Amino acid sequence: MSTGKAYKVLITHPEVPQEGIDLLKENCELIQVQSLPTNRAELLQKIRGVDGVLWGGHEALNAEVLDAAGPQLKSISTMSAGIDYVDVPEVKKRKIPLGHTPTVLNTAVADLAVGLLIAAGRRFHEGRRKIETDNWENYHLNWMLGQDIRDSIVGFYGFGGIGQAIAKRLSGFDIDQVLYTTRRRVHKEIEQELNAKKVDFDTLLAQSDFVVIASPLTADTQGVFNTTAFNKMKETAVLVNIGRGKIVNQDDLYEALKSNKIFAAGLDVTDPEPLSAKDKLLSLDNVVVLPHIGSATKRTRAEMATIAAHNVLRGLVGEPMLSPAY
Ligand SMILES: O=C(O)C(=O)CO
Repeated sequence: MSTGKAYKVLITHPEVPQEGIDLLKENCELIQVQSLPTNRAELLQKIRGVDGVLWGGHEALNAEVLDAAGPQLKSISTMSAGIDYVDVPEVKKRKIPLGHTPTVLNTAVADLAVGLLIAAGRRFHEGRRKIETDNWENYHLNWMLGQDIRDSIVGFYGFGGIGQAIAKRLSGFDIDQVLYTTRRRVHKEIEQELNAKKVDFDTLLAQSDFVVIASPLTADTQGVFNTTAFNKMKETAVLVNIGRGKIVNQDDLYEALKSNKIFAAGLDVTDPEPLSAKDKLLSLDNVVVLPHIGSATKRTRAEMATIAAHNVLRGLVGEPMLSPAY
């Protein structure tokens, strides 16, 4: 039976915020994947013959999916900033517009990054463990001493919107200097506003008191934070990762933290995700690990769904997406 609606759109996740769904349903017949975690067979079956897709999770979006959809597919948007789970060359090859949702999550992720930086630098996790194990020994004057943010050098590996939003927040903490390593220099005005200087990777590692990974995962960034890198960092340095887990060699990080080669780490992303409850990283006092909740606020997720829906709608009618991924 025809619904009279011009397009068929698949929503690949049962929990996509209503704001996105309401936008789509005005002009589109909607089909939604109901399984959670996603049942690949359901996804592959429901995607057949659709015109557009709002890709709600981090499930692999690859040739298998595109083949299952069929040649009429003309618009896809993820509901994420990072698109490392998308086979972009495959999508490009088929000339299907692909959108994603950067920018809108910058502030939520930046807030969390500042939280991690403080939590790791000031030993929140270890402190909690001290209480739980009846080791609250604050009669020592040098007990649980952490790292000051005041007058520190904060180095960013990746300095796009999220990195810049973190630096902006940290300017209220009286930091001394921002360093950043990226392929391209950011605008001079941004450098001036954030007191930021582009440096090479080795300088970033050697000079930073806090190193924040805020870059996407690519073939170039995968595994760059390894033993060689950790050996170049200060022993007082704190590493924060809100990018992707695979940018860090996690075995090497474990060794660096265990042997106090670096002071601490705060991670919102790990390799793999979810991290096993038995993972050796969790046995350490000097690492704060969160379950990838950078964009997890009600408002941010609603805005991500809204932008993803607009991307899909624009792709369907051949207009440029609000935030194209390529
Ligand atoms: O949207 C993304 O890519 C995120 O990882 C948000 O934390």
